[in-house]
Amino acid sequence: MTSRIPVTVITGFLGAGKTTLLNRILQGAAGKRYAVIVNEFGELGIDGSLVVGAEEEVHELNNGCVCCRVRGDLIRVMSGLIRRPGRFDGIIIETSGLADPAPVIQTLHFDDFLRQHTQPDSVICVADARHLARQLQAAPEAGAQLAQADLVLLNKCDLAKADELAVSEIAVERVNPTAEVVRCERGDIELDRLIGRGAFDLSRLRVPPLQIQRGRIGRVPHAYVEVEEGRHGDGLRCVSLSIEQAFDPSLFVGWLLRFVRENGEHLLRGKGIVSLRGSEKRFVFQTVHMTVDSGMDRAWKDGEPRGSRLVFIGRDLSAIALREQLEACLAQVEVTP
Ligand SMILES: Nc1nc2c(ncn2[C@@H]2O[C@H](COP(=O)(O)OP(=O)(O)OP(=O)(O)O)[C@@H](O)[C@H]2O)c(=O)[nH]1
Repeated sequence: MTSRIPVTVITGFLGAGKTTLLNRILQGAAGKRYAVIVNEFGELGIDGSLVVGAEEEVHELNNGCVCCRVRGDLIRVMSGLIRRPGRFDGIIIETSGLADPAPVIQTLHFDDFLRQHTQPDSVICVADARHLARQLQAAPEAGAQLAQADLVLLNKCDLAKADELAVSEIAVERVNPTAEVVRCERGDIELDRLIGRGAFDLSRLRVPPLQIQRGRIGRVPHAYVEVEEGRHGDGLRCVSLSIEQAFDPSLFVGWLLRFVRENGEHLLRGKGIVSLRGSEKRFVFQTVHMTVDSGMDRAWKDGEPRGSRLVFIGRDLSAIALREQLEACLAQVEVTP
């Protein structure tokens, strides 16, 4: 079986610096061959002609947003690239500044051929360090783009004042505490921090560190803390939870699948490292809307706190309902009177 082609998705709001970053990657990619897919809202295809490097293949998906109208085109173009003899080292997709990148990741997951031949590597969100906070208030797409990212580049740092930078960093942390955040100018970042991240590899899942506050709910010794909760003007909310007590395996997995099915439309992203009763290994999951990727990961290490860490980012998420539902999935503990 041939190896799967890594796919990097570059997202970010209008004018944040996506094409600038793409050009950086292509210019620095000595000896590597990338195919580039640029999706632009509108028919003009300006971005495609701004991408440098004659040796790169640039495919334009215009006249629609990749998240709605051109999904079929994306499958067609990617399938053609995969079938090509002498394939590429990677495929880079730049989404339009108004696109939610989730459908791209879902397309890679749901289309049989693409799933077999591609490997999502990373979703990089380029954010304008000066304007991000305002964009988050004004445009739901800006939040969706941040929510999907595993790496957020706070770009245009040369233009942002110190307080604007600080506000932007806090905004990112609130929307997506699992993302790595890097400040930059004109996308000037070492290539190996951008490509080959393996962020969709379950064994490399990044979630915030375990934060336990001891408490007592009912008669069950219990630890439960909402680590961080951000809310934005458009109803986007991030709920992070640390839970010390192990879950009942079938209750938890059943709940996760049900939760994603029932809330997938509003649930932009979910990630978790979970402790299941009776298992020596960590259970990990990632969700993008209704797509769920999950499995047993490495064994818990000696001395490692065996707690669960879960992060959900979505619209109209109820932290209270989430907590109640998760509590119902906890493994029962023998309580000595
Ligand atoms: N001063 C400054 N300008 C930048 C930086 N990054 C990008 N730019 C400029 O910002 C403008 C927009 O950059 P692009 O890379 O085209 O942004 P984009 O996200 O691809 O834009 P859309 O495709 O419209 O969504 C261009 O004029 C860039 O030269 C930066 O770090 N500092």
